[in-house]
Amino acid sequence: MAMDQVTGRTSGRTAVEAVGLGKRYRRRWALRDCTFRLPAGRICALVGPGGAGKSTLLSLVSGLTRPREGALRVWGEAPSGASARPRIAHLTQGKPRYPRLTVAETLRLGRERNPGRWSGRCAERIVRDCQLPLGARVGALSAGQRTFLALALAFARSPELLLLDEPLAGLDPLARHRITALLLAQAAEQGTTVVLSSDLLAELDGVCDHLLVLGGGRVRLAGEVDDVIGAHALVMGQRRGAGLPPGIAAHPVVEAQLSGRHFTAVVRRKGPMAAGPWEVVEPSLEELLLAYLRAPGAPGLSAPSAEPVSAPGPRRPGNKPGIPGLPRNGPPGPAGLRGGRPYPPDSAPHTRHIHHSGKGAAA
Ligand SMILES: Nc1ncnc2c1ncn2[C@@H]1O[C@H](COP(=O)(O)OP(=O)(O)OP(=O)(O)O)[C@@H](O)[C@H]1O
Repeated sequence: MAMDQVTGRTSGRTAVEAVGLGKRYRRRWALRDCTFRLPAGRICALVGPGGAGKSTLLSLVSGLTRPREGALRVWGEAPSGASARPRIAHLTQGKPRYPRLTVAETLRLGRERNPGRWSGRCAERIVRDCQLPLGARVGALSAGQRTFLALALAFARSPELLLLDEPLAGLDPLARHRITALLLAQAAEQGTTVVLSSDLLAELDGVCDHLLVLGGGRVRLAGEVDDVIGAHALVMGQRRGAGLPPGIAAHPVVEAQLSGRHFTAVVRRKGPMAAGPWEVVEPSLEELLLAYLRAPGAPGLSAPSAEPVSAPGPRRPGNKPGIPGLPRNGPPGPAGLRGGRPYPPDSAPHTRHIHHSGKGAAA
């Protein structure tokens, strides 16, 4: 991908861009001041502890709800925009909407509801490859089978952006492996940008090439996995004093574990690491994510690959965040309202919100 020599940002297409994004439920902010860019074609891991705001972010990106503040663009327009919405599929966590329909009836419903976008061949191939019984009722399928069906429904619509809210939760390792393999193969074939929320940290390695970590409703890590990992070091050695050796502590410490005579620390590299009686390696994705999850106070990092292309310059007091050309809270809502009020879910007629996994699948 071509690089912009001046800014270092990638100059490829952008799937999602958020600047100062915030969402509040009554008095409580679920997301606050979130700024990031997700380049097109990536498989992005969305990670964070419970209540971090992952589902809220996916709902905003899919247009199911709208932000209280800030700006959000999907394929260059508000998620509720006429051309953005049909390009997004959102697999939510929820009960099956039509548990009494059979697999075949569910596929038929999918075709009827998606005229002009439906690839029966794609859906049938996934259903066949995953050995889903066409005559079985959705409510009687296993959790893994429902997720396969939800993915068949989603990919049959050829979405350009696929949002998956914990699709692997509660599934056995074999089902998780097969679902991940299907996801990677289909996304590669169709060029789909995927946002995958998951707390199965070890299984994200090798699956995701982009990272968005939330904590307390804010962005803590964002960027290409290689960039984010490369900005850190895992250091292990023998303790000589009360804390970390000065050569290590000179770098911003994300998390340190001092046990007995040994220390292990994940640090943000601030220049070359000093040589000493310690070992310096690159952390694995799981080690890095665990360090950030265990240390909620560690400073955040947004790699250049996650910087919004249209982000305004440094903010001055009173200079509210926004994306040029788009009202700060997106376009007027159905009733001509601007920002601040959530969409009623039924005002989202085009984006498909498909219930998945242990809990269900619907067209
Ligand atoms: N409809 C709602 N009404 C009120 N508060 C909500 C609503 N949805 C989410 N919240 C609150 O917003 C915050 C973020 O919730 P969200 O579900 O987005 O987090 P999450 O990271 O997806 O969590 P989990 O991993 O547990 O699903 C939490 O404090 C949650 O209680």
